[in-house]
Amino acid sequence: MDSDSLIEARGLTRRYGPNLAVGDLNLTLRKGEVLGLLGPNGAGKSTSMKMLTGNLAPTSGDVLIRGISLRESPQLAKRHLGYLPEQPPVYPELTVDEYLGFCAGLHGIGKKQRAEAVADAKRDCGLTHMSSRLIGNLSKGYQQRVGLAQAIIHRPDVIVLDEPTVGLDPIQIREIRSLIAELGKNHSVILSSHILPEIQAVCGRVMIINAGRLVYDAHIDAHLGKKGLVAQFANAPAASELQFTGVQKVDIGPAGRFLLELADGADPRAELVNAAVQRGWGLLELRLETRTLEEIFVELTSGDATLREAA
Ligand SMILES: Nc1ncnc2c1ncn2[C@@H]1O[C@H](COP(=O)(O)OP(=O)(O)OP(=O)(O)O)[C@@H](O)[C@H]1O
Repeated sequence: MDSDSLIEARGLTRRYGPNLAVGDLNLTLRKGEVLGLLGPNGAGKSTSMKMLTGNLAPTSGDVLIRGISLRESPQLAKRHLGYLPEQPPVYPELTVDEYLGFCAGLHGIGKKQRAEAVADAKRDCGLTHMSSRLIGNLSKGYQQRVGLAQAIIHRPDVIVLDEPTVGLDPIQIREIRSLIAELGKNHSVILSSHILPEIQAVCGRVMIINAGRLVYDAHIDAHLGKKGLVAQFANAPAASELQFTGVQKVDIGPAGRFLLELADGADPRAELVNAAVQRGWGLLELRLETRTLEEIFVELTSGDATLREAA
C-alpha cells in the first residue's frame, strides 16, 4: 500500500444468496482524488459504497482505510470516513443545529469542540442561515446539504457519497455538484452516480461498474478514450512516413484516410502538419478521434445482463 493511498479495497465480493452483486472489486483512492463510480441501475454501486464504508460485510475481501482494516478495526478505520448514503440519514423533527450537534457527538467530538465543528460544517455546506430550521421543513436540496454536513463534521480524509443528487431539481443539482467540487478541494471523495455529466463535472477519475464487475478505470482528462489521429491528404505519403513521435501504428482507413494509433498522451499533430507542408502532401483533414465517456459507458454497460447470474 503506498503512503498516498487512503482507501484500498482488495477483492471485495458480495453475494445476495446465489446472486453476485459485486465481484472482486479492487480500488485505490489516493489523497486529493475525486473518484466517480459510474454504473447503470443495479450495477452494484450502493453495495460497493456500503462495503467501502463498513456498513455491509463483504462475502470476501477487505478494505483498508489509511492502512487500517475495516474488518479487523472497524471503529478506528471509520474515523477517517464520512458517508452520505442514498437516503440522507437526517431526522426531520430536529433542527439543523440539533442534528449536527448529535452527529458530532456520535463521531466522538467532545462537548467543547462540538459548537465549532457544527459551525464549520454548516459554513462549508452553506447552511449557516438555516441553523434553527427544522430539517423536515427544508427543501430536498437543503436536506442533502445537511446530509453532506454530517458526512464532514468530523473532518474525515475521505467522503463517500451515494448518488448525492438523486431526486433534486436542476438548480439544486447544480448547487450540490458545485458544493461537492468545493469539498473535493479538502477531502478525497468517492461519488456514485448513473449520470454521466455529473461524473464529468465533478470527478478527476472514473470507474465504471457493470453487473457487479469493474469494467473501466481512467482519469478524466483530455485524453479520455482517445483513439488516435485521422488524417487525409491530396498526395498521400507512404504509411512509413507517418511514424511521428508517439505513433504506434498506421492503418489506412476508409476513403484513403490514415488512422494513426497513439501512445498515451501523445499528440503529433504539429509534427504532422509541418511534414505535410514541407513534403507537399496536401493535408485535407486532420482530427483527433475520441470516444466520449458516454460512448465508452454505453459500449461497456449495454449487453449481457445475465453476466451476474453466470458469475
Ligand atoms: N439486500 C439485498 N438483497 C438481495 N439483493 C440485493 C440487495 N441489495 C441489492 N441487491 C441486488 O444487488 C444488485 C446490486 O444492487 P445495488 O443497489 O448495489 O446497485 P446500484 O448500482 O446501487 O443500483 P441503483 O443505481 O439502482 O441504486 C442488484 O441486482 C440488486 O437487486
